[in-house]
Amino acid sequence: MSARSAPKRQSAKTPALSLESKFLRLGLMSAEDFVLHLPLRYEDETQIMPIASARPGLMSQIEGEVVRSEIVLKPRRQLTAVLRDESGEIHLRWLTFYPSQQAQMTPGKRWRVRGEVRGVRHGFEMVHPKVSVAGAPLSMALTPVYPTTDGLSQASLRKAIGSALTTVDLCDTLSHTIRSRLGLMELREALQTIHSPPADLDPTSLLEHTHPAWTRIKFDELLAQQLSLAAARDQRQVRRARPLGPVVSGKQDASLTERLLASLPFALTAAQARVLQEIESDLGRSFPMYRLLQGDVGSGKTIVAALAALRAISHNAQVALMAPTELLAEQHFNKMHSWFEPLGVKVCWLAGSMPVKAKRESLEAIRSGEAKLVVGTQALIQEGVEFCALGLVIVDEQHRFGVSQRLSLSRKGEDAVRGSVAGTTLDLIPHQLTMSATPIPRTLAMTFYADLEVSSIDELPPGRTPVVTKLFASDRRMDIIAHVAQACAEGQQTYWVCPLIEESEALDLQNAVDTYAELVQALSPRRVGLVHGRLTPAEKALVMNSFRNAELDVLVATTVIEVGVDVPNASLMIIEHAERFGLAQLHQLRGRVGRGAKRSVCVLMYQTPLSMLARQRLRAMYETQDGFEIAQRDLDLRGPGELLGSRQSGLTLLKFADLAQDGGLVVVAREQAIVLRETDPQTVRKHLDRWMRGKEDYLRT
Ligand SMILES: Nc1ncnc2c1ncn2[C@@H]1O[C@H](COP(=O)(O)OP(=O)(O)OP(=O)(O)O)[C@@H](O)[C@H]1O
Repeated sequence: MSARSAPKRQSAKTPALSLESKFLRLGLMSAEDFVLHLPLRYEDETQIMPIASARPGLMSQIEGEVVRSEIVLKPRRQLTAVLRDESGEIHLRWLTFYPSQQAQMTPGKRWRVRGEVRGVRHGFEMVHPKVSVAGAPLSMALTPVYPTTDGLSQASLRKAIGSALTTVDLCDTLSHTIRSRLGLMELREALQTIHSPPADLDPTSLLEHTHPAWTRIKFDELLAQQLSLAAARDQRQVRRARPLGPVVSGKQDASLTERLLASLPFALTAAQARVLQEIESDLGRSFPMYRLLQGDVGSGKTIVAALAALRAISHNAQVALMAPTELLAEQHFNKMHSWFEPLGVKVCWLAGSMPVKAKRESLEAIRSGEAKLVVGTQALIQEGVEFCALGLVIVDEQHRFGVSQRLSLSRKGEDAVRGSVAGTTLDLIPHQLTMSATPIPRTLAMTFYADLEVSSIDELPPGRTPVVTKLFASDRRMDIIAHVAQACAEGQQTYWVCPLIEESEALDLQNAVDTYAELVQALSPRRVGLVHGRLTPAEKALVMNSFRNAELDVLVATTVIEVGVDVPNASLMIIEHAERFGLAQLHQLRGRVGRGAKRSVCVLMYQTPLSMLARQRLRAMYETQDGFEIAQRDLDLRGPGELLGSRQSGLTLLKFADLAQDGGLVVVAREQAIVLRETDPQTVRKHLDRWMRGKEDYLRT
């Protein structure tokens, strides 16, 4: 069959061209397109359900006798009827109707009705059910429902797909050996099952996408994703970067790293040393590094980033360090400044809010190459800053920016360096290191960040005592304030985090201001400070510094302190309305304490009644402190889009696989992608052609 002839032949009544153009709108041209157009869901018309077992939210098919019907005028004109079977009664309702429908519902007649059951005050109802003859033969199997377009009926789609299935020439991109090793179904058989489910098949497995036929489709999709991300990575390796390999020992610059390490009051943990080695080995290559450095809260990512920066600086290259907020950027600046200035390495600050003169000086130092490390917000690359020799870009907490920003950020980084490397015309790309403080479950990192290499610091520095988490209902507020007073008396410092009120910054602020006033009064003469998003960066820095220098006992804060703030002496944290925060956010907040040797406590205050989701989140916080475990639970509870903080996270590219459920498949697909790329480039091309058509833009980074 020619690909296009299937629909034409089967639709004698409809003008062939118009049907074809509708198919075209769905991107359906070849027989292969048709068989890969998979159902969104299924209608289960294989059984009749007793009314008594109907459940709200379920599509159900019921048969019974009309016992009453009438036209009701209020609140609007509508037709209602009651249908009865041996087990009970259900209400039917039509908001618009024809006289023939009214006649259909004459008491005493028997009908089969089908629709979604809703729970209402007087029992169950169906609105606008589909009505058919009672006692007619039941469908033998589930009926697929396809994504469609205006004016294209399900029947036409089914017919065309059915016909394509009989003729399509579909080569399986997985060999028999691979399929049997991975326990996967043959593709043709999987598609046959999905499009025309056999009568004896367990409907649930198909409806819930757990049937092996669906597993095969999900696997193919994930494999295509892994293959294309690997290809994108290869493309990048064609680009050139300045190799920043080990500096020959004995040279003066080689000692920069040793001198920094010697000045620290601690030694690197084994995990820090390992990831540093991974980063340094990337830096030594002549193509750009794209590496994600992830670690749990407080695991010590900053010093690793600093040592990576020193490697670049030892080569006389410049380093840009970007953070998503000024608060965080400034903290990085202070830390880097204290580490680097004693080594004679100039660290420079650049932010949108700087006074003009200071900014001009910074820009000049960056241009001349005198500034070796430049710390700031995104303003660093947005303001056309001219670097003299940018060799490494470090971006903190980048995943909070979402995928599209992540990509544009990396392009801007490239633009920023293009042509700016003194004395060369080479198209050199800076190396890139991304830091994330929100651990991402392995399977998610493999798909979301599969274009990056991932290094994980999976060990906390020694001497940390785990944070004790306590849950208190908000009616015990007075007890909690007494607890804070006691902590102050013992010389401990406390964060008091104010509730998050969705979409209302003004209310957030008001709340923080009120709490501040309340605590100033209740805790007098203790020193209480307030920090929130409306303060200028300078004001924020002033308050944070007072807190860091222990000039404040209590810091009332909105979530501006969520990421990265590091005050090791703070050992008590109160989070108000903890039920309103996401799991990752609570974990980040809690991570602000427990950073010193002192035993720390985090009090999660909640308002009853709790939703099921909030209860699960609070329980997870109570049960574990492991960021990777929390991330996995967050993924289970909320799904990947939410977890990554961005709905347009690129994950929508996965139409069939569900990362929360199909994590195991991701791992196998990744391994298989590696093998296939090495052994069978032709099959790789075929597989990508089949599954990734039209999606390549996402990968062109
Ligand atoms: N190997 C180590 N031994 C002891 N302390 C360390 C070690 N590495 C880092 N630290 C200290 O641990 C604290 C946390 O480090 P850092 O701020 O880098 O954490 P982080 O990974 O950035 O966490 P977060 O993302 O939560 O800010 C800092 O006070 C730092 O000086």
